[in-house]
Amino acid sequence: MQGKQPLIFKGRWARLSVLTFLGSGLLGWGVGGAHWPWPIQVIALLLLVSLTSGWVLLRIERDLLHPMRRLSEHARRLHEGDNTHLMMTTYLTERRDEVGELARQFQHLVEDLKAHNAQLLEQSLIDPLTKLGNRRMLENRLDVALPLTRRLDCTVSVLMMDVDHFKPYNDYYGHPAGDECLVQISGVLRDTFRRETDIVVRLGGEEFLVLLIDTPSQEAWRLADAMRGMIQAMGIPHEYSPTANVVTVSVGVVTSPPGVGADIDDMIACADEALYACKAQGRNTTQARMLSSPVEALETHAG
Ligand SMILES: Nc1nc2c(ncn2[C@@H]2O[C@H](COP(=O)(O)OP(=O)(O)OP(=O)(O)O)[C@@H](O)[C@H]2O)c(=O)[nH]1
Repeated sequence: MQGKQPLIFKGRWARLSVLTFLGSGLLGWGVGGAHWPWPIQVIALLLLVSLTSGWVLLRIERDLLHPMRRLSEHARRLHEGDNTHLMMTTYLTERRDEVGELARQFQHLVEDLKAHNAQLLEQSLIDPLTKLGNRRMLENRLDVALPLTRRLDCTVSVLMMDVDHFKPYNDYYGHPAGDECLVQISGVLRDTFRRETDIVVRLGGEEFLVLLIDTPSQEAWRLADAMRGMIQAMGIPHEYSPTANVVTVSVGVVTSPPGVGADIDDMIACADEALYACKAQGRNTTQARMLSSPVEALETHAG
């Protein structure tokens, strides 16, 4: 509480005290001193009492009860998740008394909570190691992206990427080196898929997913294979990999053509199949498929 601020008691209620004092004087003079007939004296007394108490009630309503109701309404809306009235009305926060102080502190509390919630939300959507999105971010983005692709009747491609022989990498180079390797791979993903509509997430472990909207199947495959090549070209040594002497990845790509109505679970399952096919064929490869014909391999590339 800032000491300099006028308080309700000192400011407004002081006037009430003066009025009461004057009222008492008038009452004393009217009832005792003046020689009015007694009915007039009673009426004067009643009038004075009603006027004073009416004025007091009015001030209590205006200065205390009304602001308290506004504060409580504000708190109720926030509790119910209504964020449209996050800012308290200036009528309350600019008051220079205890109610204003309470409103300002309440507003600070709400702003802190809002910032904290935004931070928590971001943390819940971002993978802390690579700073890419996580599975939850994917789900959130899909809620908007998939209905849009159906409405616009455009292609959707899913890329599933997995680091080859990552267990031996971790075992021999250590977990911190494994983490650093994942961070570098994430950098390539970030550099390759830069469109605003691209969704790039780390699903968990050494598995990543990319979702491309309105990208022709050939283009999706080309991007996926370019990314595979760039990761190999980074030349992160991996002398315990039976595939190459550097870290490599395998990528399964699936494209749902326009009009098919992409189902994300089907697409992930199909991209996973393509990925396992890459692993079976010796890794460090990119395989692409069309969702409508899952067995038909569009392209296969071995690095
Ligand atoms: N450093 C690090 N390692 C991780 C992380 N998450 C998962 N791993 C490791 O990733 C490895 C994955 O191994 P596997 O699933 O056997 O796959 P792989 O050895 O890459 O074999 P293939 O995929 O068949 O080529 C395991 O050793 C996990 O411990 C992580 O966040 N950091």
